[in-house]
Amino acid sequence: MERSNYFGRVTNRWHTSASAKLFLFSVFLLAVTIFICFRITANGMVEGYMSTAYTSTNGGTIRSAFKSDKVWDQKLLQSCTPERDDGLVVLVTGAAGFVGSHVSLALKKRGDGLVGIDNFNDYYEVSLKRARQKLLLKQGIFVIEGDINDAALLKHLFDRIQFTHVMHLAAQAGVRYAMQNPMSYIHSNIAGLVTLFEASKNANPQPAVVWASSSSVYGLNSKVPFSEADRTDQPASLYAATKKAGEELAHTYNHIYGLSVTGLRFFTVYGPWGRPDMAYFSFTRDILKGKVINIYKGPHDRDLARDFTFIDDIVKGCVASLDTSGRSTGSGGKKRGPAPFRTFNLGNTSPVTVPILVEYLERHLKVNAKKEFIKMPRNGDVPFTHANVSLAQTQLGYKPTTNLDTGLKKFVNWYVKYYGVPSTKTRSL
Ligand SMILES: O=C(O)[C@H]1O[C@H](OP(=O)(O)OP(=O)(O)OC[C@H]2O[C@@H](n3ccc(=O)[nH]c3=O)[C@H](O)[C@@H]2O)[C@H](O)[C@@H](O)[C@@H]1O
Repeated sequence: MERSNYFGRVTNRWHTSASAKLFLFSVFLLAVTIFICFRITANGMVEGYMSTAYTSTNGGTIRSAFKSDKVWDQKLLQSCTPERDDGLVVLVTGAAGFVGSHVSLALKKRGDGLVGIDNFNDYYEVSLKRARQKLLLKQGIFVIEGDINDAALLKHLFDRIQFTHVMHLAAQAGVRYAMQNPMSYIHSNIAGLVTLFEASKNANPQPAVVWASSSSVYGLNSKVPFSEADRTDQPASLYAATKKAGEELAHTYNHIYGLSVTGLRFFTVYGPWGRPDMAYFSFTRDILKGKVINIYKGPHDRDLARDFTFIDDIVKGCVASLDTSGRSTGSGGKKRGPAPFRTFNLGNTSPVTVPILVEYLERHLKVNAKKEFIKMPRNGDVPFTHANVSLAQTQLGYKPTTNLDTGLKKFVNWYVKYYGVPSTKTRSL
């Protein structure tokens, strides 16, 4: 009896201390979980992470960077409320990106309601994306940190907001990077696109979708200038192939579900707040650093040429596409009638060779470039692009007005200010 009492006391004590430890450990675990799950953002708002993790097509696990608390929903609602009668209500994907940030600001300026979404991936400097986000926030535009593959997040957004339009600009861009990281293109440009189309077709009423395709779909097409009806079945890069696949996927969502879809084939867009992976941007950086720049030469030693298009012209084309999109006809995931399906070139209509682009940069930067001319590597590049924009002109009123020289001057002015480049007098070669 005594013995059993003794053992009972020992066991009880052991139980007591073990329970206490277990309790303390649980509290510790809970604290760690709360710490990981919630963080205070720069603007002082508490943002949480929903536990709905999902596996991305490029292998990693991505978590939804949102929590549907009251504060978050309030920010969403506020951002999406138009400030003019009949203002659009737009979901802008890739809003912290180059084109996305410019289009968002233009929509906000004219009183539309919008919310942005961006996954802030590190394909190029994240600080530039954060700076764009800050710029948008200043104008009252909320940019959600999230991935378009996150169906739970999209459903949450569509459940709360009746979007009239989706401006889909999130993508894995860049022609040459596709050889290094092909799955990233499948993840964003194919899986992400389908996730977005699914959310859009399930919404009631369905929004109209305007999205960014690419001039690269023309691939090895040699008929100039490139018209929408030309061949697009000879992509030269995996990037181009994913954009072409996107156009075909868009057609099925239009055909089956009555989703209004407009695909915009952008021609080498450039300008202030641009993409550091693009030639005009990286050349600027390297010229200022005194580093050698590689200028590719095409077959038969020909210069490569691009129909470089200034961002402001592209923004006008995007906004006009939203305004003229026409309605989706489906509801409850069912088509109720034919809906618009459109494809437009948005280019500048006057190609310029890469050496001339460099000449313009040298003049605006007041620095001579150290140039090396090398044979174009087999990296998916095409020798030239040239847009016929007459369709966009008739249907959207699109008319590009900025030539490359003027546009690059604006870019250089922005670059010098943004990166704090010393004035030309102190700049050394
Ligand atoms: O319009 C398009 O469809 C595409 O335009 C650009 O692709 P790209 O025209 O290749 O633009 P850059 O990467 O800026 O290259 C411009 C030109 O400079 C050349 N280049 C690039 C890099 C380099 O080191 N040297 C060089 O000569 C390229 O071959 C190309 O001819 C964008 O990067 C794509 O995302 C977009 O879809």
